[in-house]
Amino acid sequence: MAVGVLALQGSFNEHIAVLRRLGVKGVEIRKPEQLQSVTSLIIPGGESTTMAKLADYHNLFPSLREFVKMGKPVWGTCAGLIFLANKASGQKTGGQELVGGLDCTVHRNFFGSQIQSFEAELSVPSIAAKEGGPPTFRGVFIRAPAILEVGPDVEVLADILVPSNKTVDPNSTLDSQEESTGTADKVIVAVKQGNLLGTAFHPELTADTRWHSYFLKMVGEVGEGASSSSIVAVGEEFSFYQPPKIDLPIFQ
Ligand SMILES: NC(=O)CC[C@H](N)C(=O)O
Repeated sequence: MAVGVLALQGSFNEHIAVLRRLGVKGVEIRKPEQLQSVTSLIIPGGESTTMAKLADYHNLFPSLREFVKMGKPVWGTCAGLIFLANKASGQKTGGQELVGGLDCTVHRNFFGSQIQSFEAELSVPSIAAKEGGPPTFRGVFIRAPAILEVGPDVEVLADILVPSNKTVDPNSTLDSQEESTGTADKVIVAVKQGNLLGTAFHPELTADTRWHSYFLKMVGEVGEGASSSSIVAVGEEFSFYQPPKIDLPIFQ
């Protein structure tokens, strides 16, 4: 079966394009019943409040929660990470619905507003160990969240140094940073908990496909015999690290 990509809003096309480059079919998911045709799911980045409203409108939350509860692999990138978190801070007034399942607390706009978006080289030892390639990965952070706390079953795959004097704008709105983010030198930006993967950055916007192939390996690890049937291989073997041909953007 193919990999589902929640296609309500945000960078779902970019994820599908990377999957295609790896020889895997990505299927757009907009309705609850469409989840039955996929064995894994990517929840893309975008704007989590808008995405949550659309998910609610299409009555997707119960099915998404069921999908996670069944232990099917789900990867949330950026807004998708916020969706998967058990708890989010820095939400708009009234909050927003979450799918949950990932035992962590995420700050929605930890790094600030859209213009404070940035790129950074992240140390990714677990990814390099499994996928090969360089020990670092270029993280694209767009009005990105960060993971402030994780539960005991959560494996940290990447973190990033932030200035210890990072302060909170007292005039900021609830939507940006109304809460103290502490003085920690490091915040977590990529985690794995069982079959749930979360990244605060956007691997689908780079030419480095290792996070996608890492996720596809998680898909292959689900249940007995699920690996070959759950991945539609139409080209070269996805598991080999392919050195990036170009940097940004992915569309050539
Ligand atoms: N690039 C992103 O997905 C940004 C997510 C954004 N911080 C939100 O709240 O939804």
